[in-house]
Amino acid sequence: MEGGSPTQRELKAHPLHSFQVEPRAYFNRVHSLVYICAILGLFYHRLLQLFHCTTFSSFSVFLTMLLSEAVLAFMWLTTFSCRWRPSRRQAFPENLSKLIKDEDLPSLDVFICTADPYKEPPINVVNTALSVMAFDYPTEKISVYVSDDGGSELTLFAFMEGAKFARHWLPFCRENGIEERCPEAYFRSTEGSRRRGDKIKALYEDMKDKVEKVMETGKVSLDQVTSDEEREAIKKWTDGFTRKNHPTVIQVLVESSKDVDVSGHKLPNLIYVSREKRTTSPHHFKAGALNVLVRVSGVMSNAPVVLTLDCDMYSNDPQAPRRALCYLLDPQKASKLAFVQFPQRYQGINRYDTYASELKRLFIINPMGMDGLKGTGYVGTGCFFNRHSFYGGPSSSSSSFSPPPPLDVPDYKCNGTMNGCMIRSDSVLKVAHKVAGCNFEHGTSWGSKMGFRYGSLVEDYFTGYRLHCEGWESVFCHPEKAAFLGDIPICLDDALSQNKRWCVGLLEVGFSKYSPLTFGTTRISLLMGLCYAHLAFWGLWSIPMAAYGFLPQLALLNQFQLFPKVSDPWFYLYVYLFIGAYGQDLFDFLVAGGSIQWWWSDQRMWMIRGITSYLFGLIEFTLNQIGFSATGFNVTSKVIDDEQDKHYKQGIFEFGVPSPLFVPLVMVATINLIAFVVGLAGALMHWNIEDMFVQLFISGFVVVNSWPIYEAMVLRKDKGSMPIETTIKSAFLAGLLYLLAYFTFRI
Ligand SMILES: O=c1ccn([C@@H]2O[C@H](COP(=O)(O)OP(=O)(O)O[C@H]3O[C@H](CO)[C@@H](O)[C@H](O)[C@H]3O)[C@@H](O)[C@H]2O)c(=O)[nH]1
Ligand SMILES: [Mn+2]
Repeated sequence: MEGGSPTQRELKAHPLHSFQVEPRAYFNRVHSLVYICAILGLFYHRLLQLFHCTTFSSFSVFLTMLLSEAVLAFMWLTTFSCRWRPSRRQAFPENLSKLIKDEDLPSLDVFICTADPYKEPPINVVNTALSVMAFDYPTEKISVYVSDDGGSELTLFAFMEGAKFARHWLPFCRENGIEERCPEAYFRSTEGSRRRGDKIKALYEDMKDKVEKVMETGKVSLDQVTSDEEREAIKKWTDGFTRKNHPTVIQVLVESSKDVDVSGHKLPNLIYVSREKRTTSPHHFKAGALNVLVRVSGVMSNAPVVLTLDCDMYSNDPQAPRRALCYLLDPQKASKLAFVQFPQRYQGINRYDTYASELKRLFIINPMGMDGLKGTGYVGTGCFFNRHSFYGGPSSSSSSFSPPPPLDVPDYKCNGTMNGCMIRSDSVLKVAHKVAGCNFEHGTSWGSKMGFRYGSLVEDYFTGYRLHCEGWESVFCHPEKAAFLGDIPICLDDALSQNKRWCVGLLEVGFSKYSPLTFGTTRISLLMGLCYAHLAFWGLWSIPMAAYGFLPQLALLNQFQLFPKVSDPWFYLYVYLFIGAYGQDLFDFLVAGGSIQWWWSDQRMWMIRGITSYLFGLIEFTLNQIGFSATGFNVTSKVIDDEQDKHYKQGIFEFGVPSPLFVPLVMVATINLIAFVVGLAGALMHWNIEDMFVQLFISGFVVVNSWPIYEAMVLRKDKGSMPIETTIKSAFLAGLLYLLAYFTFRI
C-alpha cells in the first residue's frame, strides 16, 4: 500500500469490519433436510403413478410432470446452498481514518459505462460522474473514466459542460456539508428544492438546458462549444463517423494536476473515452468497454482500486470508498480479496414494487448467503476491485495490499502513475489511443485470462465467477444507506427483456466448459458452485413454469386427475412441498427487510418471468447454439415516459407494445381462468371437488396472480393496456392448445 498497512495491534483497537453468521442458518439447514426428504417422497409417488399408467397419453403427462418437478427439485437444491451460511458484515469507516492518514489512502479509478445517448440521457450520466467526483475522498486521488460505447458527440458535449459545472459543484458540496452529491437528486430533495434562485441551481439549470438543446437537434454545432480544444474534439465526428465504425476518441476534460475548482482546490481527473469500433472486429459489449478502461486508466492513473459503475448508478453515500477500503486495506484479507460488492439498489420503486425491480433475492438474499462461503458474485456496478485481480490469480506471497504493476504495453516507457507524467501529454495520449484500439487485444489474454471475461452476455456474473475459480475472494458490503442508486425499467416489456438477456447470458455460462456444476464445484467449492449454478440455470425455471401453467388446467378441463385427492395421505406431501417452499421464500424475504406486499409482487413476477423471459431466453439460447441467430446486448432504456411513469406510480401494469413476450402470458391467464371457472362449476354440480382440488387450487392461484392481465385485456382502454393483436393471437394459440389437449387426454 502507498503508506504501509496498519499493524495487528492497531487493528485490534480499531477494527475495520465485523462478520457474523446469521442465526437462521441453523433453521435453514434443518428445514432443508426435511424438505429434501419430502422431495424424495414426491419422486417415489410420481414413479408409482408412472408404473400404474395404462395409456400412452397418461404416461406422457405424468412423465412431463415428473421432469418438471425434477427441475424444481434441482433449483431448490441450488438455493439450499445459498441458505447454508447467510452472513452479515459491518464496516467501520470511522476507524479507517484513525489508522490511515488521508494522504496515504490509495488512489481510485472510477469507470462509468454508457452506450446510447437516446436510451441513457447524457445529463444523467454526467450526474453519476459528478456524484463520484464529489466522493468524500482526497480529490486528487480520484480519476473518473467515462466509456461511451454510443460514440456520441452529444455525450462528450454533456461532459464538457459537466466538467465546467464540477468546478462549482465540488466546492459547493464541501463548503455546505451537502450529503447528497448527485446534483439532480439534490435539487429534487426537500433541502435542494429550497435553493430556487440560488447561483448553484442556476448554473445547474443552465448546463441542463445546453445539454437538452443539443439532444433536441441531435448534433453539436461548433458555435455551441467555447474553447479551441473542445472544437478540435467535436471535429472528430466527421461524416464517416458512426457508432459502429469510428476511431478512438480520448478527451481529458479535467486534469487533476493542473485544473482547480472555483475555490482553488484540486479537482479529480475526468476523462472521456470512446474506444475504436470497427464492424469487422468484435467489441464484446460492456466487458470490452471495461477492458479498454482498465488499460487506458493503466496508462494514465493506474490506481490500485477500481470502481465500476453503470451510467445510471449515482453515488448516494460519499463514504462508500472508505467503506470498501475497510476490507481492501485489511492486511489479513488484502492479498486474496478481488472485490467489494455493494448491492444494486434503486430509486423510484413504487409502493407495490410492481415489477419486483428490487430483485431482493438476486441482489441481497443470495449474496448474503454466498458471502458466508467465499464471497458474493460481481453484479456489474457498485463494485470496488483490487486492480491485481484483472491480471491473474491471487499471489500467495504478498500479505498486504500492494500497488499494481504498470500496464504491459510494448514500447511503453511511462511508469504508469499519475506522478510520472501529465495525462494530457502526447506520449501518454499516444499509448492510451493504442490500448483503446480494436486490434489491441488480438492474440492477448484480455477477456480470457485477464480483465473482464468475454463469452457471456452477463459479463459481470461470468467475471466474478471466474475470479472465484482462480482463488480470489470477495466481500458483500450492504450498509443500510444505499451506496449507489440506479434506475429501474418502468414498463413490463423492458423489465422482461432485461431478464431475458440475463437469462441467455447465464445459460451461456451454464452450458459452457466453465459450467458451475462441473468447473465451479471443483475449482471453488461444492456449495459455491451450486450457488453459481442456481443463477446459471435460471432459464430452466421455464420448464416447470410452463408445465404447471398449462398441464394441470388442461387436465382439469378434461377431468384428468394429476394429483392425489384430499382424502389421500399423499395429498399432504404436496401441501407441504408448496407451503414449505413458499413459506421459506417469504421468510427469507421478510428477514431481509421486505414487506408482504413486495413479496407478493416478487412471487408474481417470478411466475411471469418463468413463462416469458426465461422461456424465450431458453429458446433463444438454444437457437444461438445451433447457429440460427445471435443475441446482442440490448441496452435497457433509462428514459422516463410521462404516461408510463404515471401508471407505474399508480401500480398499474404497463403492457402497451405488442411484444411476443406477452403471448404466453395471456395464454396462461386465459386457460387458467377458463379451467378455474369450468372446474369450479363442474365440481359444484356433478363431480367430487376433492378429486380435483389441487388442480383447482393451482388454477385459482394463477388467476389471482393474473388479475392485472385480465384488467389490461378487457377493462382498460389506455395506452398501456394489452394490444388487441396480442390478445387475439394468444386466444387463437390457447384454442389450439386446448384442442391438442382434448385429443391427447381422450386417446
Ligand atoms: O455494449 C454495451 C452495452 C452496455 N453497456 C453499459 O452497460 C451498462 C449496463 O447496461 P443496462 O442496459 O443498464 O443493463 P442492465 O441489465 O440494467 O445491467 C445489469 O446487467 C448487466 C449484464 O447484463 C451488467 O453489466 C450491469 O452492470 C447490470 O446492472 C450500462 O451502463 C450500459 O451503458 C456498455 O457500456 N456497452
Ligand atoms: Mn441498468
